Amino acid sequence: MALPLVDMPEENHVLLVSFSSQGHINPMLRLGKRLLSKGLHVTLALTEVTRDRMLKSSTESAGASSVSGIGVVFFSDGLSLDYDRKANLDFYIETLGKYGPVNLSALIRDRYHGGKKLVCLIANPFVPWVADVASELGIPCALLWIQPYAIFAIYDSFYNKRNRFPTVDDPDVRVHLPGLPLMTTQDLPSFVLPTNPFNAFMKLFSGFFQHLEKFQWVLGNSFHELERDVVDSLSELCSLRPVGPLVPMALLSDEQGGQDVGVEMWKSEDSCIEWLDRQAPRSVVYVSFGSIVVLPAKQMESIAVALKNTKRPFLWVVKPPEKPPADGAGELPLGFTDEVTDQGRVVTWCPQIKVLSHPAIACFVTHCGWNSMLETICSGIPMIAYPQWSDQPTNAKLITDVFKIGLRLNKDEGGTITSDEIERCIEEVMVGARAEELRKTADELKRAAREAAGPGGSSDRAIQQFVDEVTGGDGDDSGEYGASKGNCHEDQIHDEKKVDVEEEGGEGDRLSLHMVMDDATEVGPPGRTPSID
Ligand SMILES: O=c1ccn([C@@H]2O[C@H](COP(=O)(O)OP(=O)(O)O)[C@@H](O)[C@H]2O)c(=O)[nH]1
Ligand SMILES: O=C(O)c1ccc(O[C@@H]2O[C@H](CO)[C@@H](O)[C@H](O)[C@H]2O)cc1
Repeated sequence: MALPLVDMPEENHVLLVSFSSQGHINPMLRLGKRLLSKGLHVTLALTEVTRDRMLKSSTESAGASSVSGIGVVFFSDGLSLDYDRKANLDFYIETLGKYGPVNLSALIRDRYHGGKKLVCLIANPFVPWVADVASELGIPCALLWIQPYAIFAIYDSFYNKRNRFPTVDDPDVRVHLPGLPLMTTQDLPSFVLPTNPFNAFMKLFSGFFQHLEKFQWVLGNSFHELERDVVDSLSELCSLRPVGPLVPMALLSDEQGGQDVGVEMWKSEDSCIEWLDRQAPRSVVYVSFGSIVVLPAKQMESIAVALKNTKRPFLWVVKPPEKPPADGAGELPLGFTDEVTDQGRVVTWCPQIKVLSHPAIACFVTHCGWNSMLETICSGIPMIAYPQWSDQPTNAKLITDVFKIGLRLNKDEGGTITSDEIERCIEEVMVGARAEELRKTADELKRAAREAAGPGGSSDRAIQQFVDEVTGGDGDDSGEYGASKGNCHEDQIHDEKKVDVEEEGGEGDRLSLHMVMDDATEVGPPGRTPSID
């Protein structure tokens, strides 16, 4: 049975497809907004479990099939809504890779006349199979890379065996890639190390990097001035379009009233802003490890001791794990909050955008998730890197050696980050000549980020170039990042294969997406402890 066309197929319509986590959806939504402003019609396809999570946690009850002008549609990832995806990440990614393509393809055939009305699909890196759906339907496909291009360069080298990487037998191999500093094991993404426990990610990325030709463009949540050398070094490999930073508008301009789009999955404790209002300018240490990392009890203890010893005000986000582990991971030392009531605040989730733009914040002890890093760069705040998994170790290297806007916590001989080390770094980033230098560089980078995203800036031009290419518009074909390599769609044949799938959409496609208007309280899915370190 044909479904009603909720999104009327319009000329120049792009379909964005994102993995279900907040840190993945929000950059997509912001890209969508920028594409809308350039005259495209935009729809975002998410898995049904995303809708379910957002409905359950939403503070707003109004259902919506669009957010800020972006249509939203859903397809099934093949698992029941109550399946515990977090506890079975590998199985989840594999199942999504099996059923996602079939269900997405059916959705496109039903809603977009077999895909003929779509000018492009844009996929996120955790759903690279979208390129196969695009190919099957004869639609060009772009990727939105949501980590630094440095990670893209490392994965490309690793999966295509361009360099030697650490192995079980040779764990200390160092890696030198064009445009990047020399990297030791502690600087590489955890997925390329022999200790990586997440096999599904390995498979996902290896298939993807060995078939980059499936993507005609690689849009990136980064900006040219931030990663110039590595972007230039990759320009022969594929058509890069750095279009970031895809952060809330509130971080890109001092003017009030800019709108933002974002999904909310947790409620933040906004009272911490009133507490920040009472603190002196540049006095507060902000500590957060994002939506997914859960620190071992010993590391929680070190941070607690260090914060207490600095005697400086602090705001610490301690997000309770969804299923508390038996070993006390993620828990504060007993009695800690009572001991520090006059010194700091501990919250389960905060409005991070408001926090980072608050004048009281002095520095950020961060897990180095890329969204947090971009938000911090746009706020001009120096960082103390405490990376855990995935891209975070490399992001920490970028902070210290490339962007030069922060310090990294060093492990002692036993592999532990001690409270003394945390205290030392906090002092160094807050007082003295080094602190001055870091603040100055952070401020310069903040200005560069705003310029890149602003009208006529490098990212704005890259988006325009992409839009011109996708619509066959009259843009200059030899844009500054080179014309698209045209490697994905030109020789594809529109092939209408029959697929047998469960029906998608219909009346159920009503989503309570919270549109964040300049308040940017954006929260993510319930956390999980990845096996790290
Ligand atoms: O208390 C918090 C902690 C984090 N965040 C947001 O959660 C996202 C975290 O994404 P990131 O890529 O930094 O890390 P992940 O959680 O995906 O590991 C960022 O946009 C933060 O602004 C937030 O709103 N409140
Ligand atoms: O909810 C999940 O399944 C989930 C959430 C976050 C994940 O990875 C994070 O992604 C960020 C953007 O790519 C990255 O910068 C951060 O370091 C990661 O923790 C993965 C799964």
